[in-house]
Amino acid sequence: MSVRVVARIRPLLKLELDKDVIVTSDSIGKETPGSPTIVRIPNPKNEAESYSFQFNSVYDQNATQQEIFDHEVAPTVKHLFNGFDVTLFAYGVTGTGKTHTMRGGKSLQERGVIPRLLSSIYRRCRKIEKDSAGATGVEVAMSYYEIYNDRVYDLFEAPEKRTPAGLPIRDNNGKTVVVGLTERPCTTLKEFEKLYDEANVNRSTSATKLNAHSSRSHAILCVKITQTTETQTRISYASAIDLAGSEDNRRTDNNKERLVESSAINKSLFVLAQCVEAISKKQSRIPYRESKMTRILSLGQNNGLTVMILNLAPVRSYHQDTLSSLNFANRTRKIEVNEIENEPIFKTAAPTRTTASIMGGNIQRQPLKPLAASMNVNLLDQDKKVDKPVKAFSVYSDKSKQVRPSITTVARRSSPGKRARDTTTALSSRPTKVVRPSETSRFGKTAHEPTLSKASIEEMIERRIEEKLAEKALRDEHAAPAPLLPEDLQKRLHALEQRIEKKEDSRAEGLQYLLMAKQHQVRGEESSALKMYQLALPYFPENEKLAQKMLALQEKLRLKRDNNALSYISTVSYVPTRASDPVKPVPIAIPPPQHSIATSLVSKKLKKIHQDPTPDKRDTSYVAPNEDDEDDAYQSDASFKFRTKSSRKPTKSKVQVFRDTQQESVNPDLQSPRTRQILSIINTRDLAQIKLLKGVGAKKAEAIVNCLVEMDGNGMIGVTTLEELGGLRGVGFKTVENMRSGIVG
Ligand SMILES: Nc1ncnc2c1ncn2[C@@H]1O[C@H](COP(=O)(O)OP(=O)(O)OP(=O)(O)O)[C@@H](O)[C@H]1O
Repeated sequence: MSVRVVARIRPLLKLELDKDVIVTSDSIGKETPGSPTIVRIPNPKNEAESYSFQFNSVYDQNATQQEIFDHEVAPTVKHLFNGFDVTLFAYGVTGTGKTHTMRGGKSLQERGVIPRLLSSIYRRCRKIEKDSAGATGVEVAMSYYEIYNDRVYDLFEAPEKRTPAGLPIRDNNGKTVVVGLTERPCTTLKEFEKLYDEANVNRSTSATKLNAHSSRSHAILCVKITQTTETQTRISYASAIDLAGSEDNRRTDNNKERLVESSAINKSLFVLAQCVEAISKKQSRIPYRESKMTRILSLGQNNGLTVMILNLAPVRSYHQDTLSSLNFANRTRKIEVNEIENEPIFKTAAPTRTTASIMGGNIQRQPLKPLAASMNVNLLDQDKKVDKPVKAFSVYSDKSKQVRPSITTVARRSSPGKRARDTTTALSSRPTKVVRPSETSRFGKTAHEPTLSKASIEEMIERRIEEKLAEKALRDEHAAPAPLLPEDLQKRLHALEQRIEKKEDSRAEGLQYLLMAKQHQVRGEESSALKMYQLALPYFPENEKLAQKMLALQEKLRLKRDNNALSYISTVSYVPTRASDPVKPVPIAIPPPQHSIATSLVSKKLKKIHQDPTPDKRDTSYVAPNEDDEDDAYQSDASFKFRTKSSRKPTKSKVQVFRDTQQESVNPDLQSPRTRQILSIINTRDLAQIKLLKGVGAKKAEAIVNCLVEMDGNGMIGVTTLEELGGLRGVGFKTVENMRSGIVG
């Protein structure tokens, strides 16, 4: 079955005009009025001409959230409960309505695909449990993560708790998994909504010129459904993916930070397009691994049902972008996916874990076995398979594999016409692979044709190896039947596997820190380097070289600090009450770092400034104590956090210096966790997060975001102190005090 591609044209936004509409929907013939399948768009070079793209369905500007769900998503729920995985993903340029489609608004009417899907899942759970009189228990659990700058972050974890390197991903039995993700059981829709809303606060969103709440990451919600009867457990997954939108940076005016995000977004989408291109051209190498998003999405590699919702803006300003999206979607439509049902796991061993079911009862889980837990059953009839359009994907884990009837026993048929499960014991330690058309048939050639492609040669070699392995397995099987592993041994094996995996993960993470430390050091950012070494230390506790490096760096930093203290210069802040008023400098006393000799020197200098506020000594903004050494202060590296320099546009600052924040206001390195938290929330430019701060309503949050966007436009990157925050239009020190009092700790 191919990927189902549906297009949705969003309505006009506030500033968009009717006369600029260029994207329309249409039906093929008169026989299907009201169910358009065509998107029409003019040729940018010749408006008299128009291009038509055909999809499975097309929804125009009037389509409601309910319609999209009812027609495109609701039908997949039944398959989900029949053991199929379902993947839904929204694709489109930034600002075209992906998040609106997937998440939607808060009102019932405006709820997007995801909450509706969950609602439908819970309804079905209850029905199943009721119909089976409790004999079938259904559990729902979810994980939610984002891919931000090609790193995977758990959205159930607050951003400040994230490790910079993100979570590693692995291939497991042909499926890509994120290692270390939180999985939250949620038994009711209410519980889901709470978790989902909380996690969304952690998602990286920002205001850009094209979208005030632009998603800066790909968000992946994974809903795991576990159905358990007395004899078996069946697990299936629904994945709902809200991709970040591609951006044309000539139109976005993105600042440095947004540009970094944007290039990561564009790169991953570019790789996705390359994958789709390679698949549609039936190339043997599909570049899935070149980005985490494509690895996880595994378009064309994953089994089950895939629905892509292509979001489109109707107006001319998106013309080129819309055309690229349409071309991409057109190619995606041709991708073939296997409909493979997840195999139930039969209960043989004693349960190890007990979890609450939807109805509140308890169901029991079977421990993981070392053998492939997810063998697959192909729903397609073997005979029909020959006629089926050839599947053209997978290089890494989906290589052709022949089923050897001689070593296969038919365990059971899960439904008529299904392929028997391969219960080969000798090959059991290898990941299960799906039987697929051979490379030769894929290219429409037979093995007798003289020109052998590289792929077919590889396949022949693999087949030969597998034949040999199978023969050996058969011999071994006859010689001595493989004994069933005792349960405790199985458990120990499983624990061992997990330990090895954990060890590898943590080593990789430690190495990442070391690498980053090296990079900081090369750039002369010693304190950041030291911080990275400190983070790496727990992974290599007995590494003497590392300890020595850290000592040397500490010493170097101490010496630098001593020198800095001597050249520490204070700064002043001022309030022009009216534009015509002369600037009245108000000095702020700044205690210098640590050394007493330095303290006296600084106070002398301060005194001098107090007495002699000549214009050239008035500073309109914060100046770092020593610009050259700025990189050497903790958290002041550009790589950690951008900070303003003297080029910062003067903001309307206040005389008021927040209690106990005088030091912070001039030296952000001394900022309290509370201050840092406020600033980091503000700098997300995320209305939802900012609104949560005490004393900040929707209006104030919007004013803050607007100011920040304006500052971005002037090349300034966020606010770095509470002073600056208080100086933003519409904020004021009282609001900042309020924000502070609302943060616990
Ligand atoms: N079908 C729709 N009905 C009403 N408003 C819509 C619809 N689709 C999108 N919008 C509005 O358009 C704006 C952009 O939508 P949204 O944030 O969902 O875009 P996006 O594609 O997710 O953007 P990004 O990739 O930047 O995150 C929002 O204000 C949203 O409310």
